Amino acid sequence: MAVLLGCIADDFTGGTDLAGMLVKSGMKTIQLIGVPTEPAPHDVDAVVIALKSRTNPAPEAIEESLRALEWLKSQGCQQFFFKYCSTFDSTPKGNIGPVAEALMKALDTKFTIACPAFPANKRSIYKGHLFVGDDLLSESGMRNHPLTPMTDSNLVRVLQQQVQSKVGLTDYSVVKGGAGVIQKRFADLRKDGNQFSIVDALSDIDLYSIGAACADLPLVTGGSGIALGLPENFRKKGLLKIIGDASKLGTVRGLKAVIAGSCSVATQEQVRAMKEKSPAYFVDPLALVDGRDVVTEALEWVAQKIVKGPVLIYATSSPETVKSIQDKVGIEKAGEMVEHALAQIAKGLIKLGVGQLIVAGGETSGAVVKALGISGLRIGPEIAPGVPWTKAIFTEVNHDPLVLALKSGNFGSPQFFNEAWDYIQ
Ligand SMILES: Nc1ncnc2c1ncn2[C@@H]1O[C@H](COP(=O)(O)OP(=O)(O)OP(=O)(O)O)[C@@H](O)[C@H]1O
Ligand SMILES: O=C(O)[C@@H](O)C(=O)CO
Repeated sequence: MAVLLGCIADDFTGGTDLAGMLVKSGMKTIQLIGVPTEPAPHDVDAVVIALKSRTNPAPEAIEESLRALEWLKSQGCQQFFFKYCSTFDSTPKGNIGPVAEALMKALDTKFTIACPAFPANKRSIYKGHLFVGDDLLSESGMRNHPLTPMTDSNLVRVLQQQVQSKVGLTDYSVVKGGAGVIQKRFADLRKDGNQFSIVDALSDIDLYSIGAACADLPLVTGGSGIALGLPENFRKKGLLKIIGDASKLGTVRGLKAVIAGSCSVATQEQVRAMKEKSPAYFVDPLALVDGRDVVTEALEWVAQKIVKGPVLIYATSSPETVKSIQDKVGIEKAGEMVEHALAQIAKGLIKLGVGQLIVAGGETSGAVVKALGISGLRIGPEIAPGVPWTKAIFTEVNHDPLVLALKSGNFGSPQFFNEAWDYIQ
């Protein structure tokens, strides 16, 4: 059986977000870490290749995404999906636009959409402006993101800065008319020389209409929300049978830990709430700069605490603290240093017997998953919109089982770290 939908996600938490959405909508989905070398399992409808390409230099992100596309094409995929963040995390240099343009060229297609809307997580688009809850993107916590600060909420303008081609808008007055009206607008935009359309969406109903309107587009780009409407297109063609909800993960064992490297507003609240109930260790970037062996110190601390219940290891800090360290060592270096330390701590945690691990933050998750030698994730039950539990598939055989939740920075309620364990027992 050939894979129907081939997806490329620009970070690992985004990958699980998308995979969880597809599983919920009835597509058997596997998430693979990095560009695979082996064929896809024979029984999956969708494959999500998770890259860590959101903040790489654009040429690298393009090269890796094109390799992922080639592999997906070789698996017979009928449609392709480029998944990026529901808050459109990118810089004026990319990577959303350059990667999307490269994928279009490789697929020889002249039109696609860009729709990061995810209403279940309060991301909506109106007149091309992205809202996070009640705030414009540029007035949300995303303006202080350590790597991709978002200071303009007009997505037509943001994407136009990143691409050579012309960017148009399919606004809400069109979207509310349903799939046929949306398709007509796409055709008009194409005639006017647009290769991209930002598409407004306020609710899941809009996402279903947009999904239906995208049935014949070789490439769709967006957040995980837009994937809600895509399985139905395959079902209509008789290519997909309904397969209930997320799969079960089997027996879950092992100690519990949370690693937080996200500094988003939601993660800050989750860190605060977990610190009230569980022991917590702060990975201090200043100590890393001073050359202290923070990894060993953290793991010695964990070894004493973890037998009694979940522990939290976090680098999460306020925007002012993050800025002060970035001013000292540079943005990239600061991010890398913290990611490296957290990934090494994750390796130590597994040796200490951790079998249930939550990682907060896309870049952080990327670093941890790579360090642990994980090659794929089987998708399990949803904890919160966009965050499923998953079971790790390791490159090394006979590895102890590990269930993993990769939490996007801004997802989940304040009690997420305290309550997530209840969803796999
Ligand atoms: N105290 C800190 N000082 C400087 N940088 C930090 C600090 N804590 C974390 N970081 C870095 O900030 C970055 C956070 O990005 P990450 O993608 O992990 O989280 P996020 O952007 O909130 O999540 P998502 O991408 O899922 O929305 C990482 O590179 C991390 O190493
Ligand atoms: O779309 C989102 O917001 C998330 O899946 C994500 O990409 C976080 O990095």
